Amino acid sequence: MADNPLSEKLEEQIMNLNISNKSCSSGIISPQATNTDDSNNDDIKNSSCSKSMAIKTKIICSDNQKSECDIISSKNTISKCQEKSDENDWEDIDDKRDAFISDLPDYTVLLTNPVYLASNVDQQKIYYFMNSDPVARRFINEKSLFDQDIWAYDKNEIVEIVDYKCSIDKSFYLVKWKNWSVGFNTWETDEALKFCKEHIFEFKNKNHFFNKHVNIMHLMLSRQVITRLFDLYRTSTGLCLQLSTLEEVSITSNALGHGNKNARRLRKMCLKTQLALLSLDFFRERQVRELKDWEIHIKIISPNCNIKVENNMDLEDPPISFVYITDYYIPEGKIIIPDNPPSGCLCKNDCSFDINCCKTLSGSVAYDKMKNVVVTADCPIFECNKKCQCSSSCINRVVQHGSKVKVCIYKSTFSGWALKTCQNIYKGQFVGIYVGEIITVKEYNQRLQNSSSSIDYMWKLDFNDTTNFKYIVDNTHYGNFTRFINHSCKANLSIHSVWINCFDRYLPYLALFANRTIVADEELTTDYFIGRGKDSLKKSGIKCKCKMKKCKGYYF
Ligand SMILES: C[S@@+](CC[C@H](N)C(=O)[O-])C[C@H]1O[C@@H](n2cnc3c(N)ncnc32)[C@H](O)[C@@H]1O
Repeated sequence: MADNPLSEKLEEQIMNLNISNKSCSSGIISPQATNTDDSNNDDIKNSSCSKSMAIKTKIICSDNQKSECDIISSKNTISKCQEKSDENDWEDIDDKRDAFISDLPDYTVLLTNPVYLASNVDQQKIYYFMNSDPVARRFINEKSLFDQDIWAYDKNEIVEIVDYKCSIDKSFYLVKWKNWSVGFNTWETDEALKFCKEHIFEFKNKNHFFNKHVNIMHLMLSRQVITRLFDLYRTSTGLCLQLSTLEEVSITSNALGHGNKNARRLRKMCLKTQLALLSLDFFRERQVRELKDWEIHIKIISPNCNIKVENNMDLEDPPISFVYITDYYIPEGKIIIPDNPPSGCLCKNDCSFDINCCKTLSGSVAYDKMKNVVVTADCPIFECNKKCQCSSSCINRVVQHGSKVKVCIYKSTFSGWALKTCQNIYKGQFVGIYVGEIITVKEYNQRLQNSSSSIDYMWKLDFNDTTNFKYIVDNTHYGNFTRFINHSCKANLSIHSVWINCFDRYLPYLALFANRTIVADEELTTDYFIGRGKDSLKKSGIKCKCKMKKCKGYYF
C-alpha cells in the first residue's frame, strides 16, 4: 500500500479524518439520516471553483444522531465542467482525473456518514475515495450498468416517493418500498420508475422541487442491486461478501479508460460491483445491528423466552409499528378480563393422582406426565389456577409457565417474516400463545373497515362455536413471536383453547402445541382457517405459498 501514492495521500486524509472524528459525540446515525438531504454537496461545487487555501472542518451532531463531517479544502481543484463532460469520454476524464489526483491533499472533498460508520480503516478509505474522486462520483451517478438490462419497478411495490434529486443529467427519486423500513429507501432513476408515474405525480403535487444531493453510498444500492448481490453472496448463515481493498478499487478505477470498448465495459462493471458490494456491506452491518438490538429488546421484555432474530433474505429491518409484548392480553376500551377464578382444586403436590382436580373439568386429562397435550383441539383445557392448593410444578400447569422452546423469527423465502424452531419439539409440546389486544366484534369490524388492522393477524375467540363469540385477539400491533407464524395447509402446530385464572367462556387463551414431532430448523406453522372447505377458500382467493403437496391453493 505504501507504494501507491493515492493510498498514501488517502491515508493522510483519513488520519485527519480520524482526528476530527474523535470530537464527534455520536458515531451512530439513524438509517433515515443516511437518506437525508446531503446539501453539503453544494459546498463541493461552490468551493471547488474557489482558490481558498483554508481547511475547514465542520462537525455536526444533532439530536437525531445525524453526524456529518465535511473536510473542505480547496486550492486548484476540479471545476464543475469536469462533472459535466461527455459520459463516454473516459480518456478525457482519465487525464483530468490524473491531474486531479496529483493534487490530492488540497482538493475539495465531502465526507459523509458512511466514512464515520465504517467499521475498519479500509472501508473508510474506500468511502473516502468514492466521495472524493470525481470520476468515482460521476461513475456511481451513472447507474447504467445495473439498470440497463432489466426492468422497471412495479408500482405496487412502492408506498410513495419521498424525495427527489437531479444529478448530472439524471433524475433520481427516493422510494419508500412496501414492507421495507425507511432505512432502505433507495434512489431510483426515472427509467426504473417508468411504470410508477402516479407516485411521481403525487410527489410532485405535494412537494416543491428542491434539488437535493444524496449520500453517494446510497446511489449504489437500488433495490434491484441489493437483491442481486444478496442472492449472489448469500450463505446458509448470512451474507459472505468479498470486499475489495482500496488498492483494488483504485486499480480498477485507474484502468477504466484503457483497452478496447469491451474491456472498458468490463472494468466499469467490475468497479460498479466492487463499490456496490462495499455499500451493501455497510448497510448490512447496520441492519445486523438493528436486528440484534431487537433481539435484545425481546430478551428484556420476556427474559424467560429464547428467541433469535435473523434475516438472511434481504436488507429489511425488524418490523416497524409492532410492539413486542409478553404472554398477556391487552384489553381494549372497556373490556375487563376477570382474574379471580371461582374455585380451585384441593390436590396435594402435583395433581398426578387426584381425580377431583381441575384437569378433569373438561372430561379428559389434557396433559401427560411429560406435560405434552394429549387431547384434540376441540377439547377445552382447564389448567390449575391461583386458587388451587397444588404446587407450581403440578402437571396441570403448562401454558401458564410460558414458552420454553427456542425459536427464531426469520425472513422466509416466500411469506415475509416467519417462525422456526431452533430445537427438536416433541409431539404435544407447548410452543406459545397468541397474545395481543382483546377487542370486541364491533371494534373488529371497524378495524377491518378502516384497515387499521389486518384480518390475517386477528384470531376469533370462537371456541367450538363460530357464530357465538364476543372477542377477537388482534396482534397486528401488539404481540409476541407467535405473530410471525405463517399459514400452512399441513400445519405442524394446533391451536387449543385454555382457561387458567379467567373462567369467562369467551376468553380462553389460544395455545399452540406441536401436533407431530418437529425437528430443529423447521418452520412452525398453523392452519389459519382450519375447518373451512377447499371451495370456500377458493372463493375468497388469497393465494397460499405454503408449498405443501396437498396445498389448497388459497388460505383465505
Ligand atoms: C400472521 S402474519 C404471519 C407473519 C408475516 N409473514 C409477516 O411478515 O409479518 C400473516 C401474513 O403472512 C403472510 N402469509 C402467511 N402464511 C402465508 C402463506 N401460506 N402464503 C402466503 N402468505 C402467507 C401473508 O402476508 C399474511 O398476511
